[in-house]
Amino acid sequence: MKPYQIIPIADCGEPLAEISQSFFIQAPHAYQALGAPYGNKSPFYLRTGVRDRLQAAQNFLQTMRAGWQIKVFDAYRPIPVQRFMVEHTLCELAKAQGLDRQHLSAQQEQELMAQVLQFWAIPSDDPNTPPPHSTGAAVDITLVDRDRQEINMGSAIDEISDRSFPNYFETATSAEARSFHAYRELLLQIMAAHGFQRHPNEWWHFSYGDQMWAWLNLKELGQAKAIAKYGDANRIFCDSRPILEPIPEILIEK
Ligand SMILES: C[C@@H](N)C(=O)N[C@H](C)C(=O)O
Ligand SMILES: [Zn+2]
Repeated sequence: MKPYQIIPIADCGEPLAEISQSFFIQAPHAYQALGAPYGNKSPFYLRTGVRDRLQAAQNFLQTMRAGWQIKVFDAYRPIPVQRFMVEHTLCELAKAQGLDRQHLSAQQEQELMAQVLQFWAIPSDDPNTPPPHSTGAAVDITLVDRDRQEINMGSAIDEISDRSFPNYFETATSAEARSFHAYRELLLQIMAAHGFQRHPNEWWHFSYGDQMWAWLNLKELGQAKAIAKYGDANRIFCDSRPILEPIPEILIEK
């Protein structure tokens, strides 16, 4: 169990909705391209309150950097997708170490899984401990400039390494590495200004209203108690049949 999972949840019932087309969209979506089981759901859904805050964060960005956009890599993630991606990441990690997923010893599997879970949340079906993205309140993002070029943050989203830690480049001496830290700080600035919290291990992961957000607020703001506003979105909207609007060509990265 992760420490933030002790936070109680009182779901406010906001619906999931597609993010606006003003964002730069990761396409094809990385996990859909791997065959992750989305069913009729879109990875570009967020709870409406979270979606509106993300929009405000992008508007704020554009007051500082004209024409820049938030690039959305991932947002809503049903629990079966979380399970699929944890298993996929474990297989990839095993392969990178010259191991075969099917022939891992119990100890090897435990060690690899510990590395995976440093970055990925447990795909829990328990309504008291939903994975952050399954609440529709978490989003993985980066920045693109006015020429639609992705900003170099010093490591790729989802990289399983220390370079993913938000302050990894804080004490770097080269000008390039210092720029990685400055851009990570810019991303944090626009998101924190709109109430988001950043994952302690991932420069790209932000959330508003989930258990991790509430727990980080508790720690940082010294609040006496904290309650999450969003639980597993599928438990609330399991009967909804969201309409997927096509993403315009202009927003699709080739
Ligand atoms: C690994 C990354 N894509 C991510 O989303 N991590 C968080 C912690 C999660 O799995 O919820
Ligand atoms: Zn994330």
